[in-house]
Amino acid sequence: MAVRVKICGITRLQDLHAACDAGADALGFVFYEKSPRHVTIETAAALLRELPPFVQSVGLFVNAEPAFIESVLQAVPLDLLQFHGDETPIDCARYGRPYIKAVRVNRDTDLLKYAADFDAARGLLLDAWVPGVPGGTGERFDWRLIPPDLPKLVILSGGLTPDNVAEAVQGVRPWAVDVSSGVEAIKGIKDAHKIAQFIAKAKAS
Ligand SMILES: O=C(O)c1ccccc1N[C@@H]1O[C@H](COP(=O)(O)O)[C@@H](O)[C@H]1O
Repeated sequence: MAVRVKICGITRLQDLHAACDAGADALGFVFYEKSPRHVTIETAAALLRELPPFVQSVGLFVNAEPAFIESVLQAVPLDLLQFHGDETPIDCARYGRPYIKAVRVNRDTDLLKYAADFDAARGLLLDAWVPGVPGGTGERFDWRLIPPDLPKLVILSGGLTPDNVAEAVQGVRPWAVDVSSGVEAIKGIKDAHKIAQFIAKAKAS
């Protein structure tokens, strides 16, 4: 079965269309003010009105206040929440929405413990651990650190590009791949050609 692809950090309508036209399964919207891909509630709501059927919308949060997440959920019809900070299983579950939990992986990360602790998550999104930056870094991690028997669906991310996504899919066999920096022209602005290449190579692998 072809791997699923999420294109994260959509900020503009033309990028949304480029990703959907190229066959993206999900688009990510970043509700984290320090990110160059940050969108306001108003922008996200306007973008999601243009989302075609059968493409999922994912809201990305980093240690956000519950009141802020509630205000996003009231205005933006998100299909899935992505928690990319130090949220606990209780923090993630309080909205009663399907969610995935990001784990920034390094040599000391116990992924089997994360899988047990976040048993209610729909999957674990595995990203590179970079000190001081929660994500969207364009950095890879050592994929050999992923246990083969991890009892959770894996969404592989961190430094994926059109040039390495085939190797990633063939080596890790994740449920899905997620990319932000690797399909950008500049930070926050996507490159339609890179998106198309990335999705074609991921799905052919
Ligand atoms: O995209 C961001 O700016 C971002 C900010 C804070 C947390 C996560 C963020 N993005 C997520 O990071 C990973 C890897 O991104 P990249 O491809 O290495 O740039 C990805 O899951 C994004 O969803």
